[in-house]
Amino acid sequence: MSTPLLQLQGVAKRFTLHHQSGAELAVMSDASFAVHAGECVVLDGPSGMGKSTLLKMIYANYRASTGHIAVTNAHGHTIDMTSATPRELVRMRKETIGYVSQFLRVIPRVAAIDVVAESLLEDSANDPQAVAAAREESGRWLTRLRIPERLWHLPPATFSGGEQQRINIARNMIKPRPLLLLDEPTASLDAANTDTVITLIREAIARGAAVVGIFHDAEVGRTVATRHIDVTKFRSLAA
Ligand SMILES: Nc1ncnc2c1ncn2[C@@H]1O[C@H](COP(=O)(O)OP(=O)(O)OP(=O)(O)O)[C@@H](O)[C@H]1O
Repeated sequence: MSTPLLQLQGVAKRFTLHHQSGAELAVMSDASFAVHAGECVVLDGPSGMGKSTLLKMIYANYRASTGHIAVTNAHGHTIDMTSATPRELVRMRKETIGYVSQFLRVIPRVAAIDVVAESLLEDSANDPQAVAAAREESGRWLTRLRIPERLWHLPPATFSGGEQQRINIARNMIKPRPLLLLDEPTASLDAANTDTVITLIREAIARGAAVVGIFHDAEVGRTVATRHIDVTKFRSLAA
C-alpha cells in the first residue's frame, strides 16, 4: 500500500493543570493509526474523550506529550509534527494541512472575501492577475456557501455563527491541500449548507485529499466517512 499521508504512532496527551497545583490530566494514550489519500476518517466518541485534542495535536496547536505524528508534505517528504521547527509548521499549514476549527479566528477589519482568499493571495506574489483570480475564486466559494454578496466586503466579526462557520470552511478549503482536518464543520449550519459541506468534503476526497473529521451530527459523519475510529480506545489506556 502507498505511504500514508498521516501516521500517528503511540501518541499520548497529558495536560498540566497549573491552577490546580500542577495536577496532570491524562486525556489520551497510545493513539496509533494511519490515513491514506482518498480516505475520510471520522473520529467518534463521547464528549470530552479527546477528539478535538487529537486534531489539535495533528495540526500541532497542542504538542503531543509522547509519540510521533508523521505527515507527508506537498513535496512528498515526511515531517514529524511533534518535533517540527516553527518554520516547518508554518510551511506545513500553508501548503499541506487545512484545519477547519470550531470557531473562526476573526482577523480585524479584513473583508470576508479577502479572509477567504488569504492563502491564494499569499501565493499571488501581488501579481494583479493572480490577485484578481484569487478574489474571483473566493467569490465562487462564498456563492457556493450561500454568503449573501452584501456581506462579502464586510469583516466577518459581526456575522452570525453559521455565516462565520461557512467563512471558516471556505477559507480553509479554498486551497486544495493534501490533508484536511475538520472539527465539527456543520455544527451551526442549516440543512442546505450542511448538504453543501458534505459535497465539498466528497470533492476533497475525490481529488485525493486525506480527511480526518469530527461531526456533531452522527448522520453527517456516517455520510462522509470511509472509516470510523472510536477515540475511546485511546482514552481507556490513559489513567
Ligand atoms: N488546553 C487544555 N487544558 C486542559 N485540559 C484540556 C485542554 N484542552 C482540552 N482539555 C481537556 O481534554 C479533554 C478532551 O477534550 P476535547 O475537547 O479534546 O474533547 P472532545 O472529545 O473533542 O469533546 P467534545 O465532543 O465535547 O467537543 C477534556 O476533558 C478537556 O477538558
